[in-house]
Order: sequence, then structure tokens, then C-alpha cells
Amino acid sequence: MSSLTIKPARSLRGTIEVPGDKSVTHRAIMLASLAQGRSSITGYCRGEDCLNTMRACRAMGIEIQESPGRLDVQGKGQWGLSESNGPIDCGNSGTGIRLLTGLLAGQDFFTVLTGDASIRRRPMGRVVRPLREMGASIAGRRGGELAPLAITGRKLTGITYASPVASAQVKSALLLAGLFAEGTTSVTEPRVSRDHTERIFRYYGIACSQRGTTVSVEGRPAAGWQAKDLWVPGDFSAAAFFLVAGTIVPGSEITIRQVGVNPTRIGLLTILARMGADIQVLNVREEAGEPVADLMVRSASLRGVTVTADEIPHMIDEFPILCVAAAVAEGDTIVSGAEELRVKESDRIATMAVELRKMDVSMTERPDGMVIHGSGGKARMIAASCDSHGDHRIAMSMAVAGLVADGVTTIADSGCIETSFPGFESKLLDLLTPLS
Ligand SMILES: O=C(O)C1=C[C@@H](OP(=O)(O)O)[C@@H](O)[C@H](O)C1
Ligand SMILES: C=C(OP(=O)(O)O)C(=O)O
Repeated sequence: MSSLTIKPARSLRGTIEVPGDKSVTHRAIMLASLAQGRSSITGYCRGEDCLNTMRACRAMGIEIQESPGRLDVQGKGQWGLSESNGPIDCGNSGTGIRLLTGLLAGQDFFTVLTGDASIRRRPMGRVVRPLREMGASIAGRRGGELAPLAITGRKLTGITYASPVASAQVKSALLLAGLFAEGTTSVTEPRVSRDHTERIFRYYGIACSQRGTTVSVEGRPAAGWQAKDLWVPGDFSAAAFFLVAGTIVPGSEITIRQVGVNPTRIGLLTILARMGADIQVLNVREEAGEPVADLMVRSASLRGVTVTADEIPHMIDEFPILCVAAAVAEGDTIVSGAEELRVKESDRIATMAVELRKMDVSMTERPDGMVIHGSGGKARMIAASCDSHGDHRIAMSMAVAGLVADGVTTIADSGCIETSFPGFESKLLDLLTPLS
């Protein structure tokens, strides 16, 4: 099992790019597979999650060629997928398995979707139940609450669904199913979650309307959609580790080029600004329907803040790294309304509490969040033997914590970083001047 060793840093300085956005890459591969003709995708994420979505589409008959930095996807049109002759393994990816469940519910073939031990613990009923309302036939462990899921493609009918959770995976699964359904499919969320599916639909010319927190698609667009080249911006959730590292390591200045700054993703920027961080958003432009910018971070002292339920969906994957920032801030950081963190790759409230305590950080767990008692940077964190719990975001967050510890920190089982951020360690090392 691989492990990561992190030494304390004197400073982090330089310019980097981060891998392409994982959420956008999943969607780009799926939409290009169902387009008429050949789409080139550049800037995409080569993390394991996205490679699994690529393998899934190949298993369903789509030709995808990879040359350095570029995917050529030979789309077969909206109804062009064919039955895979074996189960499809989505690996560690909640996005992959949930979006594919929606996409496959209305096909005229049978599919089994599964994943690793973490995926087989994560809730699938949240997509299975509304898809059944549309007419889908999906079986799974515990009545369809858990993967593996066996999907017998059926004729679907659009529904109007009020989702109890703000989840882009639920919304997207239903919108993808909606493309294959008779009539309109509408999804209302308690709060707007990331809107990459809506944006990529529009980019491909698929009508998709938004009113408040409700999104609707018309089923069975007459002519399907045409292939279109697409560049994927850098992943804000990957950039987040460097935004926090550049903030908490004194004497740092990092520029992260070409990062997606979709407003439904960048809640962490607002929170870090409230904490006192110095981050500039430069050269804002738009590419393939997504806003993109360069981000420049300089080190700064932080103060604790309160994060409310309204702010959670736009920074849902950034809580592990926010905990690290909060640990060195002056005063308490209080998070509530974040119970969704308990059903990610790991229970991210529990795992961060366990790991940060090893480094002498005081963090109180709450059922729906946490209170992190910041040290105000008065003492360095204690270097420790940490564990990723098989969760890429925990591994990278603890690596950043290690930069401000008093000795050598190790992170066991760090191979999971490949899920979203191949090359994380070397990017960090390139920026780093060690303390001694
Ligand atoms: O739709 C997506 O691409 C994602 C949605 C979020 O999950 P939920 O929909 O479960 O909140 C997020 O945590 C995940 O990393 C990616
Ligand atoms: C929660 C995540 O991904 P997924 O749900 O796709 O596994 C993540 O990347 O932090």
C-alpha cells in the first residue's frame, strides 16, 4: 500500500495547473458518447474515477481513442449505446455510478453497475427511488438502496420530482434519464447544487430550462445532438488544496492557472475570504459554457468563521481542506447542515476528526457538522502517522496539514489520490522550499 511523506515547508512559490474538472469530465465523456459524430475532449481529468467512466462507455460500444492530452470520442447518437457483456465497475466514483444509473434506466438493454467497497456502502436509493417513479426497473442490495445495481432498461415517463437533498448527482441522474423519457422531467432541489449538467446540455444544444431551484428537460430531443469539441477547465476542488496550502504556509505565493470558477462550485473562496485569506481571481473568461480564471493566493492569517447550511452545496467537497485551514485559524470555525459529508468516500466528519486529533487539533464532531477549535497558529501542529481511510480528499488534506507540522507526517494508503488528482505529490514538491 502506498504512503505519502510530507516535510514541513518554509514556503510554497510558483505557478501550476491542476487536473481537469472531474465532474465536467464525467459529463463530457457521457454526452460525447451519445452525440452524433466525433468530439475531441481536451483538458480532461485522468483520475481513476473518470477513467472508469471512459471504460464504461467503451464497454457499451463507444470507441474512445486517447492520445497525449486528448480524447477522441466517436459518438453513436442518443440511442447508440449497446449492452455490455459484463458488469460495469465504476470504482470509487459516486458521480460515475449515479449518473450512469440515470443514463441507462431508459435503454433497451440490461446493465449491472458496481464499484469498490466504499461505493457499495454509499446510498443509491436517492437515485433509484425517483427513477422507479419514472418507470425504471432497478434491483440492488437492500431493495436497491445499495450497489451493485441491476438495471433492466424500460420505457420511461418524465416526472416532477422534489429532491430532499441538494445533490448534483441526483439531479443529473434524473436529467440524463429525462433525455430518454416521454415528456418533461423536472427536478427541484432544496438549494441549487453544481450545475455542470445543465451547462453541458446547453453547450450541446439540448434545451434545459431553469427557474429558481427547478431544472427541466424535454425528453427525446428529435434530432439528438451533434458532436462538439470541448475543453475541460482545471478542477476547483483540486485547486482548493493549493489555495489553503498557499494561505497557511508563511511566505507563500502560488498562481493556479485555468481553474473552473463556476459559481456553484466556489463557495470555499467566499469562506476563505471571510476568514481573512488573500486570494485574487484573475483573467475571468468562459470556455465551453463554464467560467474559468487564474487564481493567485498569498499567505495570510486566518480567523474562525461560521458556515451555514445555505453555503454547503457550493463547497461540498472542500470541507476536509477547510478543516485544515480552520485548525490554524484564530478562534472556532462552526459548520452545520453538512450531514451529506457522512456519505462521501468516507464519513468525512468522523475521519477528519480522527486524523486532525492525531496532529493535536481539537475538533468536536456534530451529527451535521463540526466545530474546529483553531490554534491561531500559535503552535505548529504535531507531525503524525495519518491514514487516508481510502478517501482522496482526506489524504490530500492531511498532506497540506503536514506542511505546517513540527516534523515528518506520513499518510498511509495514499494511492486513493489517483481517484481525482494524479500528480498531486510532484506538484506540491515543485512549489515547496523545505523548512530545513
Ligand atoms: O455531480 C457531481 O459531479 C458531484 C456532486 C457532488 O456529490 P452529491 O451530488 O452527492 O452532493 C460532489 O460531492 C461530487 O464530488 C461530484
Ligand atoms: C464525493 C466525491 O466524489 P464522488 O461522489 O463522485 O465519489 C469527491 O470527489 O469528493
